[in-house]
This record gives sequence, structure tokens and C-alpha cells, in this order.
Amino acid sequence: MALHEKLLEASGKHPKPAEHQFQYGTAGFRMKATLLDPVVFRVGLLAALRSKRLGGQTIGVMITASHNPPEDNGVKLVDPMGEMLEASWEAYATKLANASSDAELVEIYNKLSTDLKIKSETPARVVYARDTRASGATLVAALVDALEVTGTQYTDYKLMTTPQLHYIVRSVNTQGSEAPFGEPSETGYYKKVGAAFKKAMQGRKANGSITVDCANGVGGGKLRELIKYLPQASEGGLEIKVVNDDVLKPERLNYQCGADFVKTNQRAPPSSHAGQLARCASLDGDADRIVFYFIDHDGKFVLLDGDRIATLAASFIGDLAKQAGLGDELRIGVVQTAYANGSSTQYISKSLKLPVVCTPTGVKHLHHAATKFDIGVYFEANGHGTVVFSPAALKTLATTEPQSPAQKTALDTLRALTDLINQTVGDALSDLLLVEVILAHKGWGPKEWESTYTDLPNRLVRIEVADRNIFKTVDAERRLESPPGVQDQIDALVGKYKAGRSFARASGTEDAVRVYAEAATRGEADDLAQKVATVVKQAGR
Ligand SMILES: CC(=O)N[C@H]1[C@@H](OP(=O)(O)O)O[C@H](CO)[C@@H](O)[C@@H]1O
Ligand SMILES: [Mg+2]
Repeated sequence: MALHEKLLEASGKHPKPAEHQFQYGTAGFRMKATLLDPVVFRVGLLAALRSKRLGGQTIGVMITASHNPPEDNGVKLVDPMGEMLEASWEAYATKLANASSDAELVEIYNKLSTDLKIKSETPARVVYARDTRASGATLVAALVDALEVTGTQYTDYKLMTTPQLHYIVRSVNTQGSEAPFGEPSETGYYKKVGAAFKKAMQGRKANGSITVDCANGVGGGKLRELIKYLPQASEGGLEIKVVNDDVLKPERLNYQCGADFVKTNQRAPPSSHAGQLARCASLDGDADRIVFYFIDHDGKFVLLDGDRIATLAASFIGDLAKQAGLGDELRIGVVQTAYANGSSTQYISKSLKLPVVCTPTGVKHLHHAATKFDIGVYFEANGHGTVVFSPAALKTLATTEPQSPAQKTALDTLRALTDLINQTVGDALSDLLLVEVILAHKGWGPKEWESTYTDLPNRLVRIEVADRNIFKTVDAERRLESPPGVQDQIDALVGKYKAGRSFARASGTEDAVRVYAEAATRGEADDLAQKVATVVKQAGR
């Protein structure tokens, strides 16, 4: 049978419901799992094309809906170096997903092959994994149908966190090269991270234990596994208490727990019994995000979000670079979005004296901007982020000869960090250990961490409007250029509040406009948010 006939036949088993339009967005395709079967099949076709286009390099496919409800699912592609899919290909994904018939699908597939000058004899290679959602297994079957029909070589990595799959993709593609990323296996991941953690600790002891809420997602089992590769608590190693790791009751996934719950509700999961000043953290459903928190002396909940992780990491890495005698050589910078608390931005530039860049929402933008520094630290306020070291920085770290024992210690720690940190993408497990390393070095508890600066009270409001696409932004989403006049109204309001800042932008993942406001007091922040929300509602009528 010719390929197009085989494709027609295979596609016939994964019909697309006529009424649905799909879009490959910030987080790939994401929706109710019942709608996803044809989309995953088509993503499989695209993964094969992408691999062929890149000369047979391995592409990753991750099936997950992260922090969304258990009945949702999603699919996204991972490029060879563990990055997110190149932006220009998002449109191809959307096109394939929306083909209205099997025949049209084959037509689009063939046209893409021709336009992209894909040679049929080039091999295609794909690796894939999924989170713990019940729908995952059938969606994998749809993916495999696409991989089979296109003659793609594939490996099933079964249940994995999203960042673990990114690790696998980069490891596979760099095997035998000058810069192998790691052994392309789950064990390889644990070994690399575990060994790097031990080195980065430099014999320091963690102060007490940390409790990690795993959102009842894929991160729980993986964290338990990772712990086996860390110095054991009974021998003076870090004690990690794993909670909310029940994957047997699917309805518990992300329910009243997890990073998104904690960040959105600004409180600990109801299941938490943490005592005062006890370190706690929450992962999201696919373990690519993490936030920390604690209960203060007065019983108040204190969130240590992505901004806090970024400032902590930047301060530590900046100090190490100086101690290693590389303060002038390595240009360290921090990348945030407009949602970063104004106090954190101020702290980075005024206290840490580091450059700080603001990009539009979505980690791909932050990641890209971070690669412009020798060492780029990026985090979204919601806890998704990592640190990236440029090839030149890695070379400097590898070749610098320390001139004193203190320089050697700093250099060794920095080198260990380059392995501990998952540089491909934000990784909750690796970020967890990074924070623990830094707190141990500084001899800090969560309270000392929090006391570096005081967050400005802030409010995030979600507004439904007739058409969110009329809200067009400039200046990294901080200003509206349309509808005309709206920004002037916002500016006039902001001017009335001490330390006031506010912006409105269309969400990239939901049919809504988000308004963010911060000001000197809680009352003023709430007031400013409400007033700007009213302006947006009127403009969006
Ligand atoms: C305010 C906020 O948290 N926005 C989130 C959310 O984007 P929106 O475009 O705001 O819907 O989902 C993105 C994907 O997960 C994430 O990158 C981003 O940080
Ligand atoms: Mg996630």
C-alpha cells in the first residue's frame, strides 16, 4: 500500500469531530481528553515530519494537561535539544489538527512534506511519555498509530514528568557528542541529578526537612525514586517528606493541592499540617512547576513563588561567580514577565545589581531571552523556570584554574549546579534541590529567604469579554495599544496609587482578559485592580 493510502486508513480510525477547532498554544494542545484522540494522532504525524526535517534527530511527544483537571489532557512536542517546539511549527500543528477529513489531512501532510523538502528515506525518531491521567494510555495508542504508519522508530518512556522527557530528548540527541547531556534513561536522570546535588551541597547539612505536595500527579512517584539517589536522611542527608502522591484515585489529581492551587488561592493545601516555619513546597501535575511556602510565627501563610526562586538563585550564583574570580567574566541576568512582583524586580536591579529583562508571558519567551546572558535565570511568578548557562559560560567554568581553595570551592559548586539544574526546561524536582542547596549554603530557613524583600500586595482578576483579541499589547504586554484610549485610562488610575502598577492583557490559554495590579497596601491593590477591571469590561463590551 502506498503511504497516502495507509495514512487515509489510519486516519479513519481517529476521526475529528466536525465542530471543533484546535490551536497549538503556549502549552501545546490542551482540552477535554475525550476530544484529543484525533489531535494526538495528527501530532504524531507532525513529530515524524519534524524529525525527518531535522535529519532524523529525535523529537519528544509529551501527553499531559499539567495543572488542569483530571478529565483534561494535552499533547506537546519537544525539539531535539530539549526546547519547546520551534514557533513556526506551531502553525503546522494547528493546520494538521484542523483538517476536516482524512483526505484533507493527507493532502496537508503531503504538502508539508513537499514544502519542507522532506526526503522520504530520512529516518524519523520519536520518544514519548505521559503523566498519570487515566486517558493517557488510549491517547498513546493514537500516537503509536501515527508513528507506525509513518515508519517512525519510537521508544515509549511510559510515565514521566514533562522535564524528564525533555531530559531524555536532549540526552538521546547528544549521545556520543562532545557535550553529552546524560544517560538517556530515567535512571540516568536520577543519577545525574543525585550526584550533582551531593557535589553542590559541599558537605553542608540541610536545616530540617521539607514537605513536598506532589498534586497527586506524576511527580510523586518520581520524587520518591529520586530520593533513593540522594544522601539518605538517616545519614545526615536532606529529609524530604512526600505528600499528595496518590495516583490511584484519578479524581484527586490537582484537587485542593498542587502548585497552581497554592499560587492561585494563596494558601496551603487543606491537607497540609505544616507547623510554623516548616518548609513546604507544591509541584504541579506534570512536575514542571514548583512553589514554596511556610506558615509564619503569627499563623500567616507566606508564599515563596517563582520570583523568590529567581532572586534566590540569582543572588547565590552571582556570589559564587564573584568568589570564583569570574565576577567580571560571566554576565548574569534575570528574566521575568510583567506578573513578577515589582519588589522582586527592584531587588534584582538595586540590591543584587543584576540586569533584569521583561518578556511576554509563556516560558518559551523567557527561555529565549535568558540564553542571551552567560548565565540566565528565568522564572514565571507561578513557579515555572530554570537557569541556562551559555556554551561560553560552560567552557569558562570547565577551563578556569582556581587560584585559591575558596575559588576552587566556588567553582566546584558552580560546576555542580550546571548538572543539578535541568537547563532544558523548568523542572520542579531539580528546582526543589537547587533551592535546598542554596538554603543549606546560606544557612537560611524560609523566613530568612522571605526577608530579602517585601512583596507588594497584588491582585489578579480574570474578566470575560466579547472578544479578547481586540486587546493588543506592546512593551512585553505591559501596555495596551488597542482598544484606543484604554491605556490612557489605566495610566490615569495607576497614577493615583502609591507604588501602583497595573496592566491588562488577553490570556493565551483561556478565553479571558487578565488584569494585574499592585500597590503599597492590600486595599489599594484590590481597589486599583477593580477599577482597571471596570475599564476593561467597558472596553470589551
Ligand atoms: C498569569 C499566569 O499565570 N499566566 C499563565 C498562563 O498564561 P495566560 O496566557 O495568562 O493564560 O498559562 C501559561 C501556560 O501554562 C503560563 O505560562 C502563564 O504564566
Ligand atoms: Mg506543568
